[in-house]
Amino acid sequence: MDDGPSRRNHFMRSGFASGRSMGNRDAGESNKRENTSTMGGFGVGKSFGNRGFSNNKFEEGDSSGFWRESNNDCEDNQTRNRGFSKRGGYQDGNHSEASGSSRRGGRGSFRGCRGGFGLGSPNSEYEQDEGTQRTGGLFGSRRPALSGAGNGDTYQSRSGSGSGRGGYKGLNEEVVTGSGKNYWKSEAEGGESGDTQGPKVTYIPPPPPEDEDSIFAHYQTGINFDKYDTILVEVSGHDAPPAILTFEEANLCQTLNNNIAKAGYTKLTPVQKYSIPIILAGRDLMACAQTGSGKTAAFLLPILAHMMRDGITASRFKELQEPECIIVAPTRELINQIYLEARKFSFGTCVRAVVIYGGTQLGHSIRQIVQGCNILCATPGRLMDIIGKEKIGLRQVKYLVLDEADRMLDMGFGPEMKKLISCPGMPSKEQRQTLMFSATFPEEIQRLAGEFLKSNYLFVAVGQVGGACRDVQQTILQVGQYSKREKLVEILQNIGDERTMVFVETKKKADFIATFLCQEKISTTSIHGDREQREREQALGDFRYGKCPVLVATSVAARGLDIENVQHVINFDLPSTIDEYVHRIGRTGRCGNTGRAISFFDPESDNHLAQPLVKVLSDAQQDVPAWLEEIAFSTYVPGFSGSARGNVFASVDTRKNYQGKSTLNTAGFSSSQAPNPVDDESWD
Ligand SMILES: Nc1ncnc2c1ncn2[C@@H]1O[C@H](COP(=O)(O)OP(=O)(O)OP(=O)(O)O)[C@@H](O)[C@H]1O
Repeated sequence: MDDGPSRRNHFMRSGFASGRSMGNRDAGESNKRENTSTMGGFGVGKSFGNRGFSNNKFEEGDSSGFWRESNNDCEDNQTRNRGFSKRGGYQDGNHSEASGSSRRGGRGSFRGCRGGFGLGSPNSEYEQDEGTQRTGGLFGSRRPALSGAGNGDTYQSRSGSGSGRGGYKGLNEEVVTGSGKNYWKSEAEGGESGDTQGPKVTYIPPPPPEDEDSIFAHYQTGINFDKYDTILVEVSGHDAPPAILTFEEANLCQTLNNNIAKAGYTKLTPVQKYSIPIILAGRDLMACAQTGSGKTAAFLLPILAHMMRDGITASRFKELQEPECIIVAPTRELINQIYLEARKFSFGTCVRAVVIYGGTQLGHSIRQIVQGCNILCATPGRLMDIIGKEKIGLRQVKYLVLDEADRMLDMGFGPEMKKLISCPGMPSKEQRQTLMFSATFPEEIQRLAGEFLKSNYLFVAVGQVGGACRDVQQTILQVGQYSKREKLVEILQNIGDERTMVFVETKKKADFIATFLCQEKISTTSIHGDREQREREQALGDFRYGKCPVLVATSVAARGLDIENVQHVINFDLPSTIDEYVHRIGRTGRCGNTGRAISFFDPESDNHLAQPLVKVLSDAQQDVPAWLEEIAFSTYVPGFSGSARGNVFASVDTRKNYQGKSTLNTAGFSSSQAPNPVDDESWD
């Protein structure tokens, strides 16, 4: 069935209403989706096993004017020369305030489609992964450039072979890698203060909407929202307060209750049932719950309740702002989203939330803070800059929240977080409340977390730690690299206008695939760490509000982003770790809604994921293709997993000496969960 016209029509449409007036349109869209989602072309599981490897008709070599990408992986770097098509490309991107560099009409940039894409620096010898490395581990990431012309998809994005100098390069978007030496990106270093080379970052993000409707805009919970109640919840640690079953039981103040109602929340999700009383009781917490299950409100609401109860000290009249709460998250878009949630729940209160993140004018961040700051939402790089410039004081910090905590503590952000907790003035862990949330929590990261948490912290596990959301229908297709684009187009044409995120492994590939899809008349935009912040926000907006139904993304968009109506996630490239897979597919199937995830499994490069994938699929009660089981079996080595992360799941609190307490969160009965043999493998 040819779905092309519908896409073409979409592509020709020039304007969409912006703002979150999603109601009517989405009703229409979901109807259409009902009709289109059953169209053939891709099915579940086994029917797609054993695809042959055909030569790719579309060469990703010179034929597309494919430029080599700078090896500088700094998301704040403003020195890139990027080709942007003047015609049809993002105008925003073309007149970036940040660049003194010449912007050239993009060789190979696609014209006539929204989002013409520049393809990176023309004069760099190297491209670089945005994802974590594969077998080369976490160290070093400088790799040879693309192979020459005509080699097709010869990305070497998984080699991970290092420069030998051992710098870490992870998913971390705030890390800079330069000249083989990796160091922490500081905004100050990035040129904003003029300390080092590089044009000033002058981007000032648009202010968030002020009207109440926009502030409280939300999407509907899905048909599976009530099924959350059947998920097994395990709370470990001593003297855990009992879970609450309703918002009323939380005994929040009237303003908060009003805001909760206006946000459309009527029923608690499991992570909220358990986390809210724990936080209200003043306990430290590590909470692990599936993607899209409401972790953000689980920490925001009790923190706000405490702040309302205890009163706040910071005010706009103070010279030094001393926030009571600091929330950190790994990406700019995610921290902005958390800020919007904080703003929503604190609406009508005296609590003022502020967001600061890289890629924006430092002066703007400072101006936001000096107007009064009780809750500071920040990415680590910008936070450390602001602290370094003594624009905030830490003495009043009572709550420190690490969202996507496993990412915040890994080798990417971990050192920065350690610096944060040892900053002058930062209350010790005994004096503050530290809260960590994620859908995944590898055991070795749990161990690192001890440094941040009081020893009696509580651990809440909703479902299996690191497990995929069951509302996502997962399909793994065996697709060789040379067939991927053809398959992608086939799938997207069948999908029609349904919102789809396509994940790839490198920034350059994101641009290339987005350009390619535009050439195929599929309206696409892209987000990755080499795009300027203005472009990233524009891309996300175009995707969120339906201008571009396809978003090609690197791992920068894998975690946390909560975008309404994302119906499909396609892993064009599988990520290097199973945790990353879980986060990526969690961009769909949120809040009880259903979604679909299709992943291209290339046996040439993805075999190390076979075993953890089989586990994730079977734990989420998905079909496991026979061919995948075979690969998993043939690559299984007892005691060692070829995955970049050894264990499939950290299934328990790593502290062994707690009094475990497992409950079905509605019924409240106990059932201890023993780790299965796979879980006993060590992380590497
Ligand atoms: N109790 C609730 N009732 C209705 N909607 C809710 C409730 N709790 C959260 N939501 C909504 O569910 C969506 C997902 O929530 P949130 O982004 O906090 O998930 P998450 O668990 O942090 O996901 P991720 O692991 O991907 O970061 C949001 O749109 C949020 O507003």
